[in-house]
Amino acid sequence: MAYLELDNVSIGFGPPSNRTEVLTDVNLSVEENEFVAIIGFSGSGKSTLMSLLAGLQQPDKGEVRLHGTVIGQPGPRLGIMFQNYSLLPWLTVFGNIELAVRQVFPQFSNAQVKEHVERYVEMVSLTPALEKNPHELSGGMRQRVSLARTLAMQPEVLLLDEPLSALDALTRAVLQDEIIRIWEEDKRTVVMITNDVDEATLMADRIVPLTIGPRATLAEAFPVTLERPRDRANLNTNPEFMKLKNNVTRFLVGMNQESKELQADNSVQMPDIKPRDFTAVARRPINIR
Ligand SMILES: Nc1ncnc2c1ncn2[C@@H]1O[C@H](COP(=O)(O)OP(=O)(O)OP(=O)(O)O)[C@@H](O)[C@H]1O
Repeated sequence: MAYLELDNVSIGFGPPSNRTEVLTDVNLSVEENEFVAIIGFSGSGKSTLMSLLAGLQQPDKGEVRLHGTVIGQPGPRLGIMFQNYSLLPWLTVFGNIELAVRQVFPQFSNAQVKEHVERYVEMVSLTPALEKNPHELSGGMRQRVSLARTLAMQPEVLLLDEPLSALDALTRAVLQDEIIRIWEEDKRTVVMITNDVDEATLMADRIVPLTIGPRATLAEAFPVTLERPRDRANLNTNPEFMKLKNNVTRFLVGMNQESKELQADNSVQMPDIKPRDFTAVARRPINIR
């Protein structure tokens, strides 16, 4: 039995007259402690896929299971980090993380909560911003708060929806290493969405492309067999890394090209109609008896 599983899952939105089928027949089996990266184009349904895994949405068809049990609703075992940060604007950085920590660890004393929150804030290098509200933070800082909040909940499964997309290259590299370290030390299972092939290749055990929507589905996975720890400084001279990166990129480019060609084929052919001059008819005198 797979640990986390999407079994023939389909979902769409809208009424029958104006329906968008977003995901169709999606199958994915994630092993315990595995790190899976899902890579795809904008709008293909990646966030929808994450919401299904987190139990925030239910599929129209198929099942999403954790340990063989259908995920009927969100819960602390599945920690999702949203792309849009989703921080509470009236709470400080500390307050946002504290709220989540108190929900997941109600047995913690005030001192334990404080120590726990500060540990994760420190991890994402935001200690100086502890008492700031979200509107006082940059996009990248908000993304780090959101990441710290998800990590602080210590869920069994980390569902990360483009967790590092708003960060500069340096901070991004630091947090990539941090996520890998947490995943390795705490033996969590990670499903991460990214649109960065380098990032997926550096971090994941397996890269699974999501095809272009509507009716997107998961394509065949690319296993990443590079030894860990992966030395980012030397990756660009590692022939295995370069080959895999090129293969994934080529696949994505090919998929994009195919989708464009399909769209071109689907374009409606307009009839070759020449306008007639009806003004002459209109100018003719009308016979009124
Ligand atoms: N609740 C909803 N109601 C209607 N349509 C929706 C809903 N959620 C998603 N969609 C549609 O589903 C499609 C996929 O959206 P989704 O956000 O999952 O894509 P994505 O790959 O995460 O995009 P991006 O990378 O741009 O965030 C889009 O066409 C979107 O408009």
